[in-house]
Amino acid sequence: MDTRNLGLDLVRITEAAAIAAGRHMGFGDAIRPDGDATTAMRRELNTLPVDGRIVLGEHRELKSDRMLRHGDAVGTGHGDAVDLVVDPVDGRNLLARGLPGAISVIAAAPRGSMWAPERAVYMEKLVVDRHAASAIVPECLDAPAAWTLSLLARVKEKAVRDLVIFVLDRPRHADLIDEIRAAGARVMLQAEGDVAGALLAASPRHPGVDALMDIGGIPEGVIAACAVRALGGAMLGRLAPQSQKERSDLRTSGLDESAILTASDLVSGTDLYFSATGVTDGPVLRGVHYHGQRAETHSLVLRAETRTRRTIQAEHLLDENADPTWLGHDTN
Ligand SMILES: O=P(O)(O)OC[C@H]1O[C@](O)(COP(=O)(O)O)[C@@H](O)[C@@H]1O
Repeated sequence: MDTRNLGLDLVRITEAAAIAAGRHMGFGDAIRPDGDATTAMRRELNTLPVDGRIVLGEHRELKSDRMLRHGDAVGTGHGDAVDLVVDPVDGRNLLARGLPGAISVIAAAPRGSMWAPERAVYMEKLVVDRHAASAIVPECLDAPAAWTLSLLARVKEKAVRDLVIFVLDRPRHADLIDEIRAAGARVMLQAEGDVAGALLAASPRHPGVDALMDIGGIPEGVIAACAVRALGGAMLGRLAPQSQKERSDLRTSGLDESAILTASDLVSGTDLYFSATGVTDGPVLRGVHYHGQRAETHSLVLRAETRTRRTIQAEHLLDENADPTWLGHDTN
């Protein structure tokens, strides 16, 4: 890609999505804010000076013009060929319930550099920061959690009981949670949002989380891999089908369920960009705050090539007469 910092364009996209979604905080609806955020995201994406393509689009129950699907063309169509993975609201049930931690995220990389198993849904993930990167070896995904935790503790020069592991609160993680607790480490259970969990685990600025271990969405995993690469952390991933249908889809697509992928396998090269904007206040980013005609946003923009980490606080003038999704009042 050319040398411009695409991340500075991406942030406008996550800001717009977060502003559109944030209006719905606490209204109990998880679907509509996602649609509004997607509409706002698509509008901004189409101003991006690239020949863009969405990979790993959403599998949602929304009408198609309110979704960004695998293969959708975005951008002005002129410029570098770029693949993008988006999650307009990661943690949409958190947003619906007015809970902390919902963020809007996007990642971009040159065409063909992202792992994009279109029909797969879930993957196993292990994420750590750069200080613990040397502890992460492929065996960690099959070994008992206690083994991985002891490697982690050794490189971090901590006791296992001082480690905190982020895990999504799901019944499928019951055994994993038991294993972590039995090993003596502490568990941070979060209802949703494992991109934010990966950011916490991969960023040495958040010493409160030492690793993320879970099975979560594949788009979220690839977005997280971009952030992990840009933060210098380490990640392992592996397909983790959760139903017979998903398993047979994988077989039909010829995907190898047993392959263990590193962050560089999930997204290769160094020309990678990531942007996240807070929707609700959370441990990684403050959410959107509205003040009459203005909204304030907080974003994190990462560029892998230079390892630049920017935090951007912005104030936006809201135009009530413009596109209705700007204020989240869509008429659909
Ligand atoms: O909710 P599931 O099906 O367990 O899937 C886990 C995925 O859902 C999330 O918690 C929330 O995703 P959405 O808010 O985009 O629906 C992701 O962060 C995670 O990867």
